[in-house]
Order: sequence, then C-alpha cells, then structure tokens
Amino acid sequence: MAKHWADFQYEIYLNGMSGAVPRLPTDLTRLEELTERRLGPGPVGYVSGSAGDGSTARANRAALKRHRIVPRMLRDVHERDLSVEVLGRALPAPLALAPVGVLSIMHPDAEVAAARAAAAQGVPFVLSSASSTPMEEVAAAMGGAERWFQLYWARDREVTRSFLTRAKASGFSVLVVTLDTPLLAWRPRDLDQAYLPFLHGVGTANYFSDPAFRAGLAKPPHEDPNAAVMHFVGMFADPGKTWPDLAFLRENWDGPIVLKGVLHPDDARLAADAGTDGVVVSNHGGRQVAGAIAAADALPGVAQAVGDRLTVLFDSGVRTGDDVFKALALGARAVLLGRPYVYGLALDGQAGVEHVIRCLLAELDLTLALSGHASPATVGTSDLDGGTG
Ligand SMILES: Cc1cc2nc3c(=O)[nH]c(=O)nc-3n(C[C@H](O)[C@H](O)[C@H](O)COP(=O)(O)O)c2cc1C
Ligand SMILES: O=C(O)C(=O)c1ccccc1
Repeated sequence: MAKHWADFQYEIYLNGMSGAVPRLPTDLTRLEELTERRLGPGPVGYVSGSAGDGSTARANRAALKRHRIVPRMLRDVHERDLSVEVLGRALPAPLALAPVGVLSIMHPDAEVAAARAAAAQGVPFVLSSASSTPMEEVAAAMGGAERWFQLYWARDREVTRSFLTRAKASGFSVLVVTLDTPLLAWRPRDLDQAYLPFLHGVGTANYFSDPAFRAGLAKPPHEDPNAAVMHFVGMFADPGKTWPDLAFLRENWDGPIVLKGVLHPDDARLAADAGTDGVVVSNHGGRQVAGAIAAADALPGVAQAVGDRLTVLFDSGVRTGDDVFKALALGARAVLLGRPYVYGLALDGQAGVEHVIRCLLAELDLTLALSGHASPATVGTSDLDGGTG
C-alpha cells in the first residue's frame, strides 16, 4: 500500500491528545508574515521581494486562485498513491524543492538542512549553483536521496564544465538549467536597502571552491575576498547565450536536462528540438520580468505545445495542496516548491522544511481524494471550472 500523506492530519490530532500543537502554522500562506517578523528586513526582503512593483508575483497567486476545482463523488478513493514518474525516476509525490540560492541568510544550516528535509521525505532537492554550501557537502548530507543540480550557466566554459563534473561526481542526476536570469532584474526591495547577498560573499561557495574559478584569480578567495566576489559577479551569468549553445551542455551532461524559466510555447518547442528532456514553466516567482504572464497562465500552452516530447514541470506561486492539484490539471507532471520551504527553513530549520513538505502533501492528498482522484495521473482540465472533457 502506498503512503497516505494525509495521515499527517491524524498525527497532528493525536499529538494534540498530549497537549502538543504544530510548531508552525498548517496554512502555509501564513509563513511569509511570520518570517518577516522573525528576521531582519534585508534577508526577508530578498526572499519575499520580486521584480518591479511585484505585480507578476501577485499574478502568479491570482492565476492559481482563479481556477476552481470541480470535485467528483463516489469514485473509490480509499487507496491512494501520489507517486509519479518524472524523467525516469519514481517520485513519491509530484513535488521537488526548487533551487533557491543563498539559503544561509535564512538559517545557519542553510542548504544542508533543506536537503536533509527533502531526503527524509523522499522528495528531490534541487541545489542552486548559488548555494551557500559547496555541492559536495550538501550531497554528503543526503545519503542516497534524489538530488538535482541547478546550473547558472557561467560565462566561463571551464567553470561550467567543472560544475558539471563535480555535480555528476557528487551524485546529482538531473541538470536544471535556469534560462531566465542572464541578468538580475530590477528589484526595488533590494535596491532600496542596497542589499545583495553575494556582494557579501554569500552564495559563492560552489565558485570559491572550484578549481576552474580559482584559476582566474590572482590570489585565493580568502586572501582577497573582494576580487573573488567581483570575479563571481562578472561571470556567474551570461546574457550572450543562444539556443545553439545548449549543444555544449548536452555534450557534457549525460543525464536528463531540464530548462527552467520557459513561458512561451515556441521556446518549449525549441527546448525539445535542442534535445533536452523537460522544462520548468516558471517566471522565477515573479522575480525577473515584471509584467510577465502568470506562470499558471503559461502552463497549458506549453503543455499543449510539447505534448509527450518533454516532461513539463511548474513553479511560481505554489503555496497550498490545491495549487499543486491545479498545476497538475493544467498540464504539469510535478511542481517545484519555492518560497514556502525557505520560510519553513527560516522558522524551524530542517524540521520547518519537513513540516512544509508534509503539510503541502497532506493537503494535496486530501484535495485529490475529496475531488475524486486516487492518483495524480487521472487529474486533468475537466477537473477545473471551465475545463472541457
Ligand atoms: C530567495 C530566492 C532565491 C532563488 N534562487 C534561485 C536560484 O539560485 N536558481 C534558480 O533557478 N531559481 C532561484 N529562485 C527561483 C525558484 O527556483 C523558483 O522559481 C521560485 O521561487 C518560484 O516562485 P515561488 O517561490 O513564488 O513559488 C530563487 C527564488 C527565491 C525566492
Ligand atoms: O535571487 C534569485 O532569484 C536568484 O535566482 C539568485 C541569483 C543569484 C544568486 C542567488 C540567487
């Protein structure tokens, strides 16, 4: 029998018999406000802030909320199984933790705590290139658990090649290439505070520990940190890349490659033509193009464009179990969870991240069951108001 994620609900009520209540709210939309109160304005502004006037981040939420589920009755949902196959891997639920850089601004245990939480719950962890912990250390903390590596595609080919070699040697099996951040967007909340974590060296661990990166420095990073930071700033992103450049990654990575930040159906077709394996429909949580289409509004078009050619994943705005359900209905195979787990980390370290994963998946399990589904596989547009079929 597959695990019933909804059992977390009973666990909470049973613990209540001895007077215990959850340490964090079970409505995950409340975590942002709690984190705001707990942490200084710089770090929390960096995480919860977004591009421009914030309208894309709000549109992400509004688009998910606009869709309403139309539950079906009497469909035998006694035995349920949330597992899905994603890129040839069996996942226990349609969920992975999104790549989020600089996690040490949230909690001293940073990526190690988040990765351990993901591993404990069996959910893949996507490690950011801009991690505050070197990838080898994160990998070592995860045992045999599923780990994916997110690439910020550096200007310097040798650094990219070195990252791919190290990631492979550390057991990262899927490469997630982020395309939507060749430059950092206009982010007023950070600008107004003149706060950018990596200017303080946060999020540079993979670079400062990299032999190819260090080869470009006159002195090791600890002897001249400013020069090392400047070298990082100059090379971590590359606005000059074009679609044919993907051949280099395809040649240097033999596992699945997923392109993150695809919103246009034509770009999804180009991704398939380039021999990649999947896309993440994402607007980076509204942090890049202010005024961009809501990710959930881009999802059906991308899913239709690529059909079975690519695995379609989704992020940007996922906060609740019903958000995950809606993303599945709109064509995603699985979703990446972003800010909510970062707030869980800020508020309670590894336990906080596990709480967030368990709440989200319990709520998803119940949403599926109460809507008439025993598996994510049967969810489709006909489950949504206005859906056909
Ligand atoms: C603080 C922060 C840092 C992020 N860092 C990265 C990163 O290093 N690489 C990346 O591909 N995406 C990064 N993202 C984007 C997330 O992977 C994801 O697309 C986004 O958080 C989804 O939006 P949501 O959190 O509103 O659901 C970051 C997001 C946040 C909030
Ligand atoms: O802040 C971000 O959204 C992001 O993607 C990023 C980029 C560079 C370093 C850390 C995070």
